[in-house]
Amino acid sequence: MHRYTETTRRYALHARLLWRAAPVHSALALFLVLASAAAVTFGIVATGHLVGALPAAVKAGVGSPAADRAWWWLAAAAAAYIIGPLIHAAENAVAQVVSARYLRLVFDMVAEVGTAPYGIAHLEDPEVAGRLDAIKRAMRDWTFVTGVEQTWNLLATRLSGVGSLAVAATWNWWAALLAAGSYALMAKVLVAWLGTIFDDLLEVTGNQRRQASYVRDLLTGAPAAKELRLFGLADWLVHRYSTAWRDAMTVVWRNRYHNLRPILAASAITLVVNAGVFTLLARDASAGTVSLASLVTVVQALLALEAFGPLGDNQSALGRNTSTATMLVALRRRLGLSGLPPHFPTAKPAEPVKPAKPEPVPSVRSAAAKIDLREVTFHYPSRTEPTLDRLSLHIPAGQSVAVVGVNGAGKSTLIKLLCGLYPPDAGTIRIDGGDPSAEEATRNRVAVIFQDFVRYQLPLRDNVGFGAHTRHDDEAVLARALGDAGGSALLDRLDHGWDTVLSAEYAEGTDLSGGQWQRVALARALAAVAGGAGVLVLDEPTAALDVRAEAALFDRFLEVTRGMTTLLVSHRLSSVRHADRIVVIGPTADPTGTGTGTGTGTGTGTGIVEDGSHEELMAAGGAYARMFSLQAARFAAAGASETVVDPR
Ligand SMILES: Nc1ncnc2c1ncn2[C@@H]1O[C@H](COP(=O)(O)OP(=O)(O)OP(=O)(O)O)[C@@H](O)[C@H]1O
Repeated sequence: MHRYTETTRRYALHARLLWRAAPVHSALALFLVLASAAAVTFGIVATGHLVGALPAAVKAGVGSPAADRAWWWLAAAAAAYIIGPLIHAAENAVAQVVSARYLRLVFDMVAEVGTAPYGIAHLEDPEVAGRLDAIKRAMRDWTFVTGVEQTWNLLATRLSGVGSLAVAATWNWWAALLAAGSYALMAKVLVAWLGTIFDDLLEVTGNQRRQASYVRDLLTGAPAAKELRLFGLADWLVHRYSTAWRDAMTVVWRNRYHNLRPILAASAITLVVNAGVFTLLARDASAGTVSLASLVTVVQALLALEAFGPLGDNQSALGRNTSTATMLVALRRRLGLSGLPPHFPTAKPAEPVKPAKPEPVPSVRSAAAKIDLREVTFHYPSRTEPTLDRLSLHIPAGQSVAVVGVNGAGKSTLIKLLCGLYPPDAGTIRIDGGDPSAEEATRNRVAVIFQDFVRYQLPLRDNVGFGAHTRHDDEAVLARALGDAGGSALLDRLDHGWDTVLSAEYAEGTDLSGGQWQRVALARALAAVAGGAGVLVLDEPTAALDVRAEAALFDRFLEVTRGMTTLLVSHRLSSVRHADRIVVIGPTADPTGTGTGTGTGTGTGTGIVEDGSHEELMAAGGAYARMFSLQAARFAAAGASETVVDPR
């Protein structure tokens, strides 16, 4: 029973989505649907009367009133059969508009799932990620669009069934109701059965199918092509793919057969009921209680009751579509969003107001912000142990701080918290007094380039300008940022300057080397200063550069951002030694995590184990001094054979 109310709920949701997407066109489509159903019903009635009028017309001859009556019914039937398809064509045209708007609405709803919660924890939650992936995959399938487009045809068919039912009821209302009911039962059972299959496909198999698809993409895509060949992984992955796919689909196949019984029962009922109804009609006809006209009309109407039954592929497509939409709405609610967006079409983002005369490119100094972390504790949802444990750190405005520590110490996590991508479990993070996990204005004060920064396959202008949304088109801002990042030479080499798409996959586009990409990413961070950022963070985006190039780049970064609050993360201590202050983070035995620990404790979370300038930490002879000396010794040993690379 639950399944059947669920189906009704899904159709109601579908109707709301259509209405929200295109109210005027939906109303028009509804009107056309009613008109087309009326035309079908009228066609049945007119044909019946035509056949009923023929014997008298033939007998009375041409020109007789009986013949005139037959001509009128012929004209009426012809009109119904001609007008029907015309209405249908108009209905399809309107349906196209509704579908296009519906798709935009649903794409917006999906995009909001990805971006509206500012933090990224939801995207790393396996259940949310699995569902989102299943929804995106279902939306790419042609049946998703077909389901929307066919809504009106399906509705027209059902409504024509209502007309046929009314006609058949003029003969015997309960027999007509029985016949229609048997078809409706069959349709309901089938729709519910399809619903479970689609839900299984979307939900039960979500994660396994995701993995199967991932392995398939590995096999067929360029990114893994080299390793696949070098490690001889192809056969193994093909096997892995087929096993993962089979495992994923087993549940679907099993449920598909288990749930077949109601369908077989409904089919048998439909067969028996229809046989009985037609036998009853034959009996009435032979008893002379049904005229020839009525007989022809009722037979057509009874046959047309099939409109209440299962409607084939179109219905499957709609079923799939409503399953996907239902899952999307549930996912949105789970993430605290409204099931349906409050407004549609979504408001166009406000264009930045262009000043009458160009604003000067701001001085970095004016924008510096202070940072305050107090007793910050954080653990990833998938882990039980805290990654940061009561970590406190105060950075005055204008200071440059290097954050160093071993792999997995929590440096990137600290930065992600600073940008508000995750809220802390306990403690507070403040940037100029604002909470980055709660306030957009505060988040806009932080510009970060992560080690896995995005290489946008878009023009250079966007790749740099994305850092400064409000001054995205201001070439003076972009040029200064790229220059400060040591990328002016790169601009000169690009045939289409700022408009060159940074991807070889586009005509007249070009790809960049790893080092050039890093300069572009750095320029993006520097451009953010013009957009109002008060803290600049580089989380190892320079790892692809050699030691000297990275050190030179960091020195340059510190030079052009002097007076700004900056954070640098690197494993190469020589690269960050010129920062005003160096903070070593790692497991701390000090439960306060305030920087007095030794770094050798057994604590699970990260705290600050050393804090001071390069000279102070070297003099202290602690963990930093040991790491620095070790790296310096290795560098000196290798240095003889290294080439000095000009970072520009
Ligand atoms: N999204 C995540 N979900 C669960 N655990 C994570 C996630 N990201 C990082 N971790 C874990 O948190 C810990 C800290 O990771 P983090 O990336 O902050 O370290 P890091 O100091 O930046 O390391 P590296 O120097 O290698 O870049 C690690 O143990 C890591 O496995």
